[in-house]
This record gives sequence, structure tokens and C-alpha cells, in this order.
Amino acid sequence: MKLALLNELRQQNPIVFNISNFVTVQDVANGLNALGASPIMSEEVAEADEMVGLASAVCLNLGAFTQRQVEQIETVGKLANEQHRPLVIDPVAVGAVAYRKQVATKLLQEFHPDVIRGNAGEIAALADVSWQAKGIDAGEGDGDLVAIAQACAQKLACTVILSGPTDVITDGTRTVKVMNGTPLFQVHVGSGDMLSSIVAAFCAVEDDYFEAAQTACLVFAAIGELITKKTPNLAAGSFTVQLLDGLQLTTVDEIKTVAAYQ
Ligand SMILES: Nc1ncnc2c1ncn2[C@@H]1O[C@H](COP(=O)(O)OP(=O)(O)OP(=O)(O)O)[C@@H](O)[C@H]1O
Ligand SMILES: Cc1ncsc1CCO
Ligand SMILES: [Mg+2]
Repeated sequence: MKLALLNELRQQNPIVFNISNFVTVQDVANGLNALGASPIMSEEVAEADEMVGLASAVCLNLGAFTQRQVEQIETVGKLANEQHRPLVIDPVAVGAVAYRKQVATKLLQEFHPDVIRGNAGEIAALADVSWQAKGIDAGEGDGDLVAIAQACAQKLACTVILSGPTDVITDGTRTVKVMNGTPLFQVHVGSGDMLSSIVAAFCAVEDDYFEAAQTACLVFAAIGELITKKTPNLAAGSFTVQLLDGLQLTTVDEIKTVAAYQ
């Protein structure tokens, strides 16, 4: 685990270009900014080439697209591949809505993601494993999460993060589990979207995207856990505020005091 990447990220302040969804765009921008990256958002295909050019990493969130946005997402994904920018995909609710899986499947034939970050319902859907996803949430299933993540990574030839109470990170061969976190992440819509964009920020400072992905998961989950230990009685609203403070202020040494992974 390369926790020193957090200091590297804060020092480099990499630009991360996001196509976010309209629900959580501000969480994503402020989360990246607080952590030490430099977010930029765009919904205009005419500036896609320049946007990818100025960014050190790209995160495409499939959370609430229109047909016009799907075209923009496809253009940006292809440009990221052409311009060798690390590309992270967040396949929101592909396990719950057949149309979304159809669109995501087509997009994944048009460009190659370096990392896909989703919950169990989303990753199972992309791996063609049976699972009862529930809207944007992971839902219910009895499959082996490590096997599902590995199947998805092998099928799509990329690093996969299957997030949840335990995050599973795999490139199909190497696998790490991050046990940190707090159930409060689930009461904040956008925790997952923030994590996906933060994964992109780590990919901007580390060429081994499996390493970048696992470090991002540990940093994000450990910061969530640390703030719940520091501040009693956190709930949906106060957790959101404390999470932003935590992203800005938490040090590598503090993360090491709770880090739990294998
Ligand atoms: N029950 C839990 N206990 C500890 N940590 C959790 C729990 N559930 C989620 N997390 C953490 O929350 C973060 C977001 O992951 P999650 O799987 O909830 O994303 P998601 O389902 O895509 O969320 P979103 O609602 O934003 O789309 C990760 O860092 C994960 O480790
Ligand atoms: C609630 C919601 N609906 C579409 S996207 C989104 C935010 C989680 O990504
Ligand atoms: Mg999500």
C-alpha cells in the first residue's frame, strides 16, 4: 500500500476532469478539492479535446445521463485513451436498470477504462453474475465478492473496485481488501461518486492503477472511519461536513493508525 501517494497528490494538485451526475456534482468537486486535487467539470462536447488535454486523469460517472451526454461520454472516453489519460468509470445503477447496462456495455466497447469503481450490484452486473441490485444501492446477493470483482476485472481487462463494507480491489490477478469505513457513508448519497473521482486523482500520480486504486480506497474509507471516532453522534448532515474537513486535514500518519487491509 503506497500511502505516500496522498502527499504526492497534495503536492502535485492534479487536474481531474469529471463528467459527473447532476445529483452529486458538488460533492465530487468539493471532495477532490478538499483532498488536494483540482476538479474541473464539463458537459460540452465541443471542449472535450481541450478538457482531456489539460487533465491528468478523467472520471466518467454514468449516474444520470441523457442521450446527448452519452455521446459526450463516448467522445471523452475515446480521447482519454488516445491522449493516455487514466480513465475511471462509475457505472451507477447498471445492476438495476437494463437500459443503463446496455449503454454501459456499448460504451465499454468504444473505450478502455483503467479502473471501474462500483458497488456489488453494479460490478456483478458488469461481470454478468446474478445479483439483486436496488437502484443506486448494492442490494442483495450471495455471490463471493472477490470472485465477482476478479471476474469483472478479467472480462474488461482493467482494475476493478467493488466497494461496500469491505472494498475489494483487483486487477484480475492481484487482489487487496480494505476493511476500513463507516456505515455513515451509506447515508450520504454521493460517497461512491466521491470515491470514484478520488481514485482518478490517485491514478494521476501513480502509473500502476491497481496501486492507485487500493490507496484511494484506503485513504477515503480510513478518513470516514477516523472522523466518526473523533466526533460522536455524527449523522447524515454532520457526517458530510466532517468528511470534507477530514479529506482536507487528515495526514498519512493518522491514516496509518487505523489502516486495515489484506
Ligand atoms: N457499511 C459500510 N461500512 C463501512 N464502509 C462502507 C459501508 N458501505 C459503504 N462504505 C464505504 O463507502 C464508500 C462508498 O462506497 P459505496 O459502495 O457505498 O458506493 P455507492 O454504493 O456507489 O454509493 P453512492 O450512493 O454514492 O452511489 C466506500 O469507501 C466504502 O468503503
Ligand atoms: C441518486 C442518484 N440518481 C442518479 S445518480 C444518483 C447519485 C448517486 O450516484
Ligand atoms: Mg454509486
